[in-house]
Amino acid sequence: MLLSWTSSQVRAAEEPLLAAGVPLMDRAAFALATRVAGLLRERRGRVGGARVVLLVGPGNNGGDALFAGAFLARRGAEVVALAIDERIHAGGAAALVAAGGRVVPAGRAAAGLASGADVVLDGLLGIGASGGLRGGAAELVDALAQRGPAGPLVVAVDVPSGIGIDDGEVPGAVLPADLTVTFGAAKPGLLLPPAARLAGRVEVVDIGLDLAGSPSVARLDAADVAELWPVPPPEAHKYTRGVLGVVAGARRYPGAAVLATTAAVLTGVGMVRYLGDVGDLVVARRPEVVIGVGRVQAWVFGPGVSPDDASQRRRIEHAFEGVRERGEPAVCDAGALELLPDRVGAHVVLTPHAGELARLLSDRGEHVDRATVEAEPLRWVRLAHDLTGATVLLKGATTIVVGAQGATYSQADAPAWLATAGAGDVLAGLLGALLAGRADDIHEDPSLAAALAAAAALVHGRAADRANPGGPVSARGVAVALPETIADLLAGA
Ligand SMILES: NC(=O)C1=CN([C@@H]2O[C@H](COP(=O)(O)OP(=O)(O)OC[C@H]3O[C@@H](n4cnc5c(N)ncnc54)[C@H](O)[C@@H]3O)[C@@H](O)[C@H]2O)[C@@H](O)CC1
Ligand SMILES: [K+]
Repeated sequence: MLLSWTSSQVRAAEEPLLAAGVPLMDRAAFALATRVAGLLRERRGRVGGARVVLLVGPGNNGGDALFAGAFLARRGAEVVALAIDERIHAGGAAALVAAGGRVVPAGRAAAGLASGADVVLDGLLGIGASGGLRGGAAELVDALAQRGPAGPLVVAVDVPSGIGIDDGEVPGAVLPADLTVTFGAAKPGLLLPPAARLAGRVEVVDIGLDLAGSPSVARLDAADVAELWPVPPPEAHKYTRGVLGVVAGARRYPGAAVLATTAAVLTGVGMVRYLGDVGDLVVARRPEVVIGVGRVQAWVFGPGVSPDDASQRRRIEHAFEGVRERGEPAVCDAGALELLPDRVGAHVVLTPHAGELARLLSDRGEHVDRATVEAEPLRWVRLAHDLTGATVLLKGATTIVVGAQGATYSQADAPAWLATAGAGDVLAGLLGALLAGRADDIHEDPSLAAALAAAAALVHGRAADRANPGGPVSARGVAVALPETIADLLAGA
């Protein structure tokens, strides 16, 4: 699991160490220089003679870049620091000059100089940033961002300068990095859209911080998902494994019912019950599915359901009574989002895309549109959780989940090919099966629903990759790839 911590949490962890004289900046700079040297060796065989340009801002982030530059200069690199501000870290500048590097003010020639480098280290701003880059730094980054594909490698020092460290916002110009070397712990902005895509590969360097309190945003990996998975014990039978009720589809949208039930069956659950008007089609495509009402442990509501479909609406409203009275976990997707009661518990997982989340919030008096949600997704997902009480999973290129007790996840496992009709129906069925398999545990700890939602996003993305690596996928293809994807995850492959 990749955990991230806010800038104030990181500062609080640094304080006692700095007070005790622990050389945190040396550790950070040495680790940074080692990573950069590795990249240079990969790209050009050796560090000696490499052209390294440092973009140096006024704070300690610039200090890290300068000390790392000094290490690289001692290994024979030609290092030039472009000082964006009159104030730069004095000790770092002295170390660089002593090692044979140069410090020059970033003037007109700066962008040209940086574009001709083998590698650029972005040390303009770190966790001390307030707002986006301003002035000369913003102009330089704008000019550099125009560079072609053959431009220098960019390594962000701690974070790409100018991103919202704690919320992932991108308020202005940011130099996209190939690699971000981040110190002590990942920062939320490295995991959250829209900033995350500017960070490139993220490497966390241990500088000995002892981080307290809960992490801000987490990202699950395959091993976490394997631990969360409801693997049936030897004595399992279909009722102990969980029964999932699916209220999905309509004569106009029959495919959603097929996809959601197919995904649930292939994810592995004791039984899938279908409630709706296209049962014949569902059974024809998925004979394992049982039609009609009966006891269930969890629900999927909404794929392919229009809120103006009176019979489906009745079924969903009736099922919500069980969700309230017996605490049955539920996935509330698509058309069912408009049927959500005012307040529910975190055992209900909403799965909107950005447009649906904007509508859900607007219906509750927060008038936002899709673009606003996309610019600050974490903020709006948190608000939707606060307003409804539900666990909220926002679908997108990066999926964000917020649930009980502040549980927050960001998953970026899906290829862009997964943006295709029906993929959401598959996610709903897959997540529903997981909720059914762990319904009792969710009852004990509703924050588990958020972890399971993040796990479903990871499996969904990996199944898409597996369905057709590097190429187009169909929603049905993703569902069909689920059993082997899950088997690989459980085997640690
Ligand atoms: N505290 C430490 O000893 C350590 C700090 N580390 C590094 O230090 C960084 C934090 O250093 P600082 O606290 O000095 O903060 P920064 O290096 O982020 O610089 C903050 C300064 O930049 C200016 N500034 C803020 N927002 C700006 C904006 N939007 N446009 C232009 N200028 C702006 C302000 O003068 C502010 O004081 C970390 O990100 C990390 O790279 C690491 O060396 C590890 C140890
Ligand atoms: K930086």
